[in-house]
Amino acid sequence: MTDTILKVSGVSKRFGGLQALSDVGIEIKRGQVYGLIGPNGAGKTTFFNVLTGLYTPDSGSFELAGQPYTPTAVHEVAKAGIARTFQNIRLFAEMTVLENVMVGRHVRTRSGIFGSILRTRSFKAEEKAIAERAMELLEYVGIAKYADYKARTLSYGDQRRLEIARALATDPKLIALDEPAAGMNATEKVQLRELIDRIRADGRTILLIEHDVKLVMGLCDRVTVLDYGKQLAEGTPAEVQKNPKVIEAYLGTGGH
Ligand SMILES: Nc1ncnc2c1ncn2[C@@H]1O[C@H](COP(=O)(O)OP(=O)(O)OP(=O)(O)O)[C@@H](O)[C@H]1O
Repeated sequence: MTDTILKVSGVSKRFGGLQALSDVGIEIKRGQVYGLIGPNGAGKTTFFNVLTGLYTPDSGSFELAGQPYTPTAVHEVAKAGIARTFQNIRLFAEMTVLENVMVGRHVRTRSGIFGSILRTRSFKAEEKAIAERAMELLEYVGIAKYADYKARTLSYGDQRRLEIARALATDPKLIALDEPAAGMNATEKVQLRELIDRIRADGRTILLIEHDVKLVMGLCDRVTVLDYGKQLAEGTPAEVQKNPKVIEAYLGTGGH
């Protein structure tokens, strides 16, 4: 079994006249929390979108757990083993909390999402097990008591936990979190940090975009810093924090 969960090489993406990503490469080892940071507009979300099949890169190659991987449709990406959350939370607002997690689990079941909609016989047979697993995940992220509430009624922090539970339900090789702490208060951030630590301790591998530098530096094993689509630095949090180019990008004349 390879120790590298994700290897991305030479990814570039241009939007018209704007080079959003230039030759970006990262390697994430099993069990790591890997941070992607950089000023606004640096290309972090574009990288996530390329990785999860929302944008087609102009160049680049990908390996997931030692196998060549081509990011295509979002559903296929989840099947291949990458689950993600979104900067702007994307839940099924009118469905219950439990149902939102069950949808994630259907990626791994034979009857699939269409089976769940059509309520085929094989779906019904699987449904009980799926609901039990979904409930376990709600307990894991700490929101089991809201299982029957509509997703839209949860607090912001709890909606982010629900997105994480749904991502975990797909049993991912890599879980990609897009600004999970955005909009959270200090207490919620502490709880989020504990949750991410627990997910890592349970053997998962995590890629994280985050603006909260303190959170990134405390959580991540390694970090890549992007600026104007270029990789400014890569290394441990302590290494990148000392890098003059990184200091310049954050505090310098970049105006962002
Ligand atoms: N679909 C698109 N079409 C055109 N330009 C885009 C598109 N998506 C992103 N961009 C541009 O690419 C650049 C990188 O954007 P991106 O959202 O990846 O940055 P980011 O690092 O995630 O920023 P933020 O921290 O603000 O979310 C920006 O200049 C943005 O305007």
